[in-house]
Order: sequence, then structure tokens, then C-alpha cells
Amino acid sequence: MQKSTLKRGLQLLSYAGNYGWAVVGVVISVLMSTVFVLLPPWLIRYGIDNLIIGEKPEFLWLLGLALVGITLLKGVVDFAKRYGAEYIAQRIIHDVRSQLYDHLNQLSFSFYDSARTGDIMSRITADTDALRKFLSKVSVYVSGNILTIIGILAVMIFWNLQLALLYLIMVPLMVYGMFKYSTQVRPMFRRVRCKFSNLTEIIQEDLNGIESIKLFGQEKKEKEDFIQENQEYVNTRIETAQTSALWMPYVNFLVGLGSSLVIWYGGRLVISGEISFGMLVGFISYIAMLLRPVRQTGMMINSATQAAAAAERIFDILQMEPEIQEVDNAYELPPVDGRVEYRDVSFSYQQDEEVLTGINLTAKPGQLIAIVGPSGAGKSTLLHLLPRFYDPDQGEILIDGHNIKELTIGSLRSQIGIVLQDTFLFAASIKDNISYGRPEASMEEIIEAAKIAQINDYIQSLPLGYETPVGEEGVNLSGGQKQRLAMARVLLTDPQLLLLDEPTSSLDAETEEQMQQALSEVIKGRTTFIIAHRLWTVERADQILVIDNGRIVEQGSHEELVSADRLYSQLYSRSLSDRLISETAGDKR
Ligand SMILES: Nc1ncnc2c1ncn2[C@@H]1O[C@H](COP(=O)(O)OP(=O)(O)OP(=O)(O)O)[C@@H](O)[C@H]1O
Repeated sequence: MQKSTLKRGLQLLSYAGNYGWAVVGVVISVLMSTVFVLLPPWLIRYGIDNLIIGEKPEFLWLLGLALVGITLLKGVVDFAKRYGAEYIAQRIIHDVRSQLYDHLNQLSFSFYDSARTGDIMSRITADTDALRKFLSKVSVYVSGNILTIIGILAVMIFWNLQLALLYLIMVPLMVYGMFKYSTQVRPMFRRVRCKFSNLTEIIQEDLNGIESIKLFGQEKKEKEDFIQENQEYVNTRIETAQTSALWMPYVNFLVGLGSSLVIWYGGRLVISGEISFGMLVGFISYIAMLLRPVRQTGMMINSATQAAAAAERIFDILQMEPEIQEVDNAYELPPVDGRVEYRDVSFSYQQDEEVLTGINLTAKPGQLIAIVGPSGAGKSTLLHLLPRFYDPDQGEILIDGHNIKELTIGSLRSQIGIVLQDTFLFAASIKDNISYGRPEASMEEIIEAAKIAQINDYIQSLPLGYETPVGEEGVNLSGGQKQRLAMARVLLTDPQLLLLDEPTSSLDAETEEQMQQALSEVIKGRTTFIIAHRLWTVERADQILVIDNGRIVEQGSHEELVSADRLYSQLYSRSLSDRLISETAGDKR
């Protein structure tokens, strides 16, 4: 057994510890069930030797009654065993799934940058289900079967060593077969699960990117990719089934061989009077009984290996440490005035590829800081360091003199409002989306925020108003409407620090004008960082930082930077001519 499998097994056992009494109940029922399996051949041997051959027909009904009684009792303990195992399995999987979900929430952005959504989904759903099957069925069946095999062998040895030894020759062959089978099948199941993840990933990606697929007419190519992945999954499954299917004939052969040997040699022992006829019948019954547990155990190696592969994938995630962590004595950030300092901050997503280098900046409380620069210069990254989506490799960031690394993450983020380039809305009502960060907000406050974000009139015009669902079953909002909704959502939390990543990028000229007015209201008294490509929108900023290639290359007011006649002034002129062109195009239309 691999070390990692053992470790995963122990980890699972630690979950079972929470349901101690149920586990004890299941263990007792497995033991009792095994005893009830072992009893009938013993009774049959006794009946044949003492009641049939011993000619005591008046007691035969008692034998029948005992056999029926055993069946009934076995039915009761089997019920307890199955119900208990399912109960424990469901509880454990509930805990694992919740922990997994919780952990995924805690993992940092860096994890999601490289993680594939389909893969994560299949770990939460298919992998936890494989584990549930193992816990509810495989673990009890396999332990019951192993106990039965050991019990049968023990009774055989107790009855007659020679006959038992004859049969025991088969055991190494069985163990060898089982070992061979499991080592072959195990990596196959790992591959099956990976292929399944790939398939989920493709479906997920195609559904998310359906617009781009249709726009670029790539349906055929995507279909071919899907067919290929689907085929590979099926091939892997079939290959695995082929290997597993060899197991049954192998076991059948061994059991058949064992029975023949016992009848051949045992028959001689009966004739020579060394064992009774009842004992031979008992032996043969036990051998026939061995078939099921041995075969089942082999088959269950399938599920066990599937579960081992699934557990590995689940625990791989659970063991990942979130990159962004609070220090042990992290403290709450008190309400801030909004002074932000970056001191010699450098950052890279991947080693040796610095995205930000030696950033120094100071924003005084209530200032509007505009960040401009070419695409890919590092503007968004600069903002993402403030709420600790990522931590700098070097340097430090302070808010009102508090180093953000020493604060609790919740208290830090609660004072920062962010409107990102892409706005994500939940499948809930408009009202719930706006109040997402402050569910207790009153309707008046929600409407007020929506008014400032210039979206109230539109919402009121909808038949269901603020109760209108967003997304599939409700209204489909435009990019600009989404951004304004996101703005209202942030306003409602009344943050002292505002990070706006191109908040007006999806707006038309008219709405942008309105939004600009709204913005000047919104940012009053708050320290605001705003990224803008349309540079005329940030002329009024207190400071403009020009970022190029991860460095601040210019810094100052609009007038200062224009007269400096460097990168900013070039970008500004380009931005103005773009505006002119788009306005002329708009007029012509
Ligand atoms: N999650 C990420 N993982 C790895 N590299 C990233 C990640 N996000 C951004 N980058 C890289 O870091 C650099 C800076 O990206 P950033 O998004 O900060 O630029 P930007 O100036 O905001 O660009 P834009 O104006 O186009 O939004 C780019 O080269 C980008 O490819």
C-alpha cells in the first residue's frame, strides 16, 4: 500500500471519529453478521451427523427453525450495518464537502489563477461521491468479507488441518491475483478521474465561452475537441473494465479448483472414516461460501482504488495552504482616515517575472489618485495588492500607518470598496445583488445608492423593480448597467477607500457623463484610486501616476504631466483623438 493512501485513510478515519457511536454500532453489526454467515454450515454438519445419520428425525424441525432464525437475525443486523454505514458515510462526506468548500473560499487568488473550474467542480461532486460509495458500501463489505474469509479458514483448520491446508494452497494464489489486480487497476482509475475532469472542464469552458465560440464560428472545432475528449474518457473506462473483468474468471477457477481438491481428498477421508460425512458437506458449503466474499473483495478493489484516487484529489486541495494568511496576532483595522502608502513595493506572479518594481506612492486621505499607463503595465495589479488579493514580494503597504500584513483580512477588506473591470452578479434579485456586502441595509439606503450610481431610474422602470431577478431567469443587464449596479453595491458598504478599475469602461458617452457626476459625489471624502484608459475622465485627479512596465515613470497633476510632454501627454493626446473619432462616428450614425 502506498504511503499516501495510508495517510489519506487515516485522515478519513479522523473524520469518522466524530461519529464514534455509530461507528461502534456498525463494527458490532459487521461482527455479528459474520458470525451469522459462519453458523449455518456448522449446523448442517451437526444435523447430518447427529440427526440424519444418527436417525433422530424428531429434532430435525429444530434444525430448520434455527436456520430460519439465523436468517432473520442476520437480516436485522444487516439492516443496522447498511443503514449505519450510509449514515456515517453521508455525515463524513457532508463534512468533507463543507470543509472543501470552506477551504476553496480561503484559497488565494493565485490558486484560482491556475486552477481549472471544471476540475474543482469534479473534485467537489464526483470525487466526494466516489468516497461516499467507498465509505457506505465498500468499507463494510470488504471488512465483512475479510472477516468471513478468515472465519471460514479458522473453522476449516479447527475441523481438519489436512483438508484445510489443501484449501489454503489456494490462498497465496488469491492474494497474488488480488495484488496484481489492484496494482494494475489503481493507476487506471486515477486516469479515469483525470479524463472525467477534462471532460467537465471542456463542457464548463464551452458553456462560459459560448458567445466567443459562436462569434468566431468555432462550433465545429469545439465539437471535435469535445468528441475527442469524450472518446478518450470512454476508451480509458473500457480499458479499465477489461482489466477488471479478468478478475471474475480467475477467482471462479480458483474456487472450482479448491472444491475439486476437497471432494477428491475429503471423499477419501470420509471413506476411511477419518472425518464424518457431515463435516465434508460442511467443508464444501464453506468453500462455496468463499466464492462470494473473495470475488466481491476483488471487485471492490475497483471502488476502493477509485476512492483512493478521489481522496487523493480531495486532500490535495485541502492540504493547500492559502498564500495570503493572517499573522498570529493580527488585529482589526480601526476606522481609517484613508492615508495609503506603498513603500518600495515589488511584485511578481511568477518567479523572476517582476510585474511591479520599486513602487513608492502616498495618497492622502480623501485624495483622488488616477493610475494610467499602457495595457499590461501593472495598473490592476497595483490595486490588487491593497486588499491583499496578492502579497508583495518586497516592500510594504500601509493604511493610516498600519502595515496591512498585520491586520485581519476581514477588517482590511471591509474598509475597501472595489469595482472591478468585470462585474460578477449573482443569480438573485437586483436588490439582493446591491445589498450583497451589507444584507441588513434598508430599502431606502439601497435606493439611495442606486440613485447615486445612476441606475435607480432603470430599475424602477422594470415591472418587478428591485425584485427583478438577475441572470438566466430574469433581466439581462448591459455591461454599463452591471458596472453601475456594482458601483451601487460598493457605495452601500460606505468604504473609506475606493478602488475603481476602469469603472466607466462599458458606458456610452452620455451615461459616462452622468456617471462622472455621480462619481464626483461618491468619492467625496474617500481616498480613491481609479484606473482609466479614457484619460479625460481623470483630469481632476489630485495625483496621476503613470505606470509603464511595472514602474511609476511619471507622477503629478494633469497640468504638470501635460507640460512635461512625456508618456502621459502622448497617452492623453491619443485618448482625446480616440474620443473625437468615436464621437464623430456616433454623430454619423
Ligand atoms: N493572475 C495573473 N497571473 C499571471 N500574470 C498576470 C496575472 N494578472 C496579470 N498578469 C500579468 O501581469 C502584467 C500586469 O497586468 P495588469 O492586469 O496589472 O496590467 P494592467 O496595466 O491593469 O493592464 P490593462 O490596462 O490591460 O488592464 C501583465 O503582463 C499580465 O499579463
